[in-house]
Formats: sequence, C-alpha cells, structure tokens
Amino acid sequence: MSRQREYDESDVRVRPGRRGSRPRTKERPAHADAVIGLVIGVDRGRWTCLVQDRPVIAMRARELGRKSVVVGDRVGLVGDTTGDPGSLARIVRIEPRTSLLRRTAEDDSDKIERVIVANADQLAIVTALADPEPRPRMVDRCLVAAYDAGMDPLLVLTKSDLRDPAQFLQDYVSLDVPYVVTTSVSGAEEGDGTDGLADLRARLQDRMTVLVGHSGVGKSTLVNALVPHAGRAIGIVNAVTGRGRHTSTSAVALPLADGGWVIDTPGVRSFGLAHVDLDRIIDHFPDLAAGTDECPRGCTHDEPECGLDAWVANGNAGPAGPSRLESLRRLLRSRAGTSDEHSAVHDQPDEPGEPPLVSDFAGD
Ligand SMILES: Nc1nc2c(ncn2[C@@H]2O[C@H](COP(=O)(O)OP(=O)(O)OP(=O)(O)O)[C@@H](O)[C@H]2O)c(=O)[nH]1
Ligand SMILES: [Zn+2]
Repeated sequence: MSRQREYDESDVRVRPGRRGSRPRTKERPAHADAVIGLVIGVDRGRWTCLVQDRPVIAMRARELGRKSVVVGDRVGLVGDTTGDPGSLARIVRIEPRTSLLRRTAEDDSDKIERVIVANADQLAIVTALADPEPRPRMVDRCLVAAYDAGMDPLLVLTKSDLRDPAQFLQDYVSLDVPYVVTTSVSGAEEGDGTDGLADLRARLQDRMTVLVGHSGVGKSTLVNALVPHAGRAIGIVNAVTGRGRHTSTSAVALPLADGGWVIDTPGVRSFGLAHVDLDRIIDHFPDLAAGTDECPRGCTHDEPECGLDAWVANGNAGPAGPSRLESLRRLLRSRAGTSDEHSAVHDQPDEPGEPPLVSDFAGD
C-alpha cells in the first residue's frame, strides 16, 4: 500500500512546493471551457464519463491532487472531449457532491477510508430470502452505511419463490425501511406484477441507486432484467483498457430505460463502519434523538447510563419507542467489531493507482 502511494502520480509529479506559495487561482485554473461529465465507470486509471450522450475516456489532471474520482461524480473535463477512439480528456475538477458512500478497508491496519460512489441517493440492499440464507447483520451494516452516507435504504428481497418474506421483514418493521420483494421464477409473464419487477422499477425511477449484495443473491439476474443491455453497457466502460467485462470488479453505472441509474458494485461486499458518526445514525431516529439530551458526554447510547431508556420508558417516543430503541441499538452494535459473517466476505482490492482517501473529502 505505502509503495503504491509513493508512486502515485500526485506524489511523484507534483513538486511539493511551499504550502500556500502559489495563488490558488493559478494552481486551480477556472477551466471555463470545461464540459461536465458523469463518471459511469473507473478502470485502471481511466475514467469513463458520459458527456451528453457520448462516453468520453479521461484521466485525472494533476491538480486534482489526491482526491478520489468515483462513479457518480460529476466532473469538469478539458482537452479532447470528443469521445473519438483513442481520445483522452482530462478531469480537472469534481463538482460538489450530494452524498458519499464510503467504507473503511478493515483489513488495513491504518483503517483507511475509501470512497465507493458519489451522489447516489438510494442504497438497494439485495438479499435473498433463501439460498443463500439472509444475513441480518450484514443488512444492518448496510443500513448504517446508507444512513451515514445520506442515502435512503431500500431492501430488495429476492427469491420469494423459495420463502415468504414475512418473517425476515419483522426485524425491519420498526425501522420503517421500504422494501420490494422479487422473484425471477414466478412462472408468470413479466409485467403481471407477481415478479416484483414493476415495484422495483418504480422505486428506482429517476434515482441514482447503488446495488449491494453478496454473491448468489441474484443481483446479476436483477441487473439484467432492469437494464436489458447491461452487458454491452459494461463492455463500453471496460473497452477502455481492453479488460473483459467479466473480470471487472469496479463499480459501474447503468442507465435505466425509465430514467435514473443503477450502480452495480461487484467489488463491494461489505462496509467497514469504523468511520461512521454516531450522530448521523441517531438523526435517522428523530423520535429518539431528543432523548439523548440527558445522556452523559460521549454516550454510546448502548450503556446503562444512557438517557434513552428513561426517555422511552416515560412514553416520550410513543408506543413504538421500545422497539425503535431496540432497533437503534441493534444497528449501533452492528458497527462494532467484525462479525464472523463479515470476515467471511472480503472486499476486493481497490483500483490500482487510486490514492486512498483519509479525510480530504470532508468538505465535499
Ligand atoms: N429460485 C430463484 N433463484 C434465483 C432467483 N434469482 C436468481 N436466482 C438464481 O440464483 C443464482 C445466483 O444468481 P445471480 O444473479 O448470478 O446472483 P449474483 O448475486 O449476481 O451472484 P454473483 O454473480 O456471484 O455476484 C443463479 O443460479 C440464479 O439463477 C430467484 O428469484 N429465485
Ligand atoms: Zn445515550
């Protein structure tokens, strides 16, 4: 890791210089001529950006420094933005982000945060109802990641032909997480509603949705049903480096016919949640948040001194209070440590050459 960082282009080619010795305007030219593109794929130091309707291949400009450019980013492009074969544009800036999905690489001793996707507004947690068995703890971790990123979670429960969703859903009632139930083997015609695809399409329309789920849950089956030419779209992204689409482990954004995007994340199987801010999770429980006023400083909200127990016992959070508090604590606990199931699901290595980010996106 440290060797890779040593040879990162921003380290090698940009002379450190004295801090603040150059005027900011000179360091970061306005690039008034830059066109805006949407990053739809990243592969080996090349970014595929959609400019109007054409894919444009780009590299990052030095002036970006160590900032990660990820799928979902809107970027300013200069240079050859024709998208013609062999052309290469330069990414000179990243537009302000509305959300940031990140993870901590927990296998790294330095707990480095990495940005996975920018600007997505929904996280679809794809879980099979059976075969493979659902992993509730993983789902909880995804919920925490969504809340932390400022994204709306959506449970997508696949393989409803194998098991009724009622039991699984019990754990999510008090969290009020929206869900759709799908099956690819309804035996009926697609579009009659029994396969859940129409429900799912309605949930995805005009949104930018990240799909996460572990192997075998039926994510590819869904993507193929949602995006008829998904294979070709992924092919366009990966044609850049001649890398086959089946080997891609980076995120890729796919356009939906009805408007909106789904972002498939083949390389992301889990989230490290070490960076998550407690308050951002509590914020998603407005009925409980006010009850933390009586908490001791630095309360984890999962300790005997926590003020929430009394708050809820006094009825301040209504009849649902106790189960809401229980659910909140379940989510908080899912952040800590590494569960067996988590360590059994390893993340893929990151894009080579992508500099890890620690905190310089804080202002984004
Ligand atoms: N019974 C049933 N099987 C399904 C359903 N959807 C997908 N499958 C099967 O589940 C298996 C996994 O499906 P995929 O779509 O490849 O799953 P994935 O999540 O993309 O898994 P990876 O490719 O390993 O990432 C395949 O054998 C599918 O045919 C479903 O609704 N019901
Ligand atoms: Zn507390």
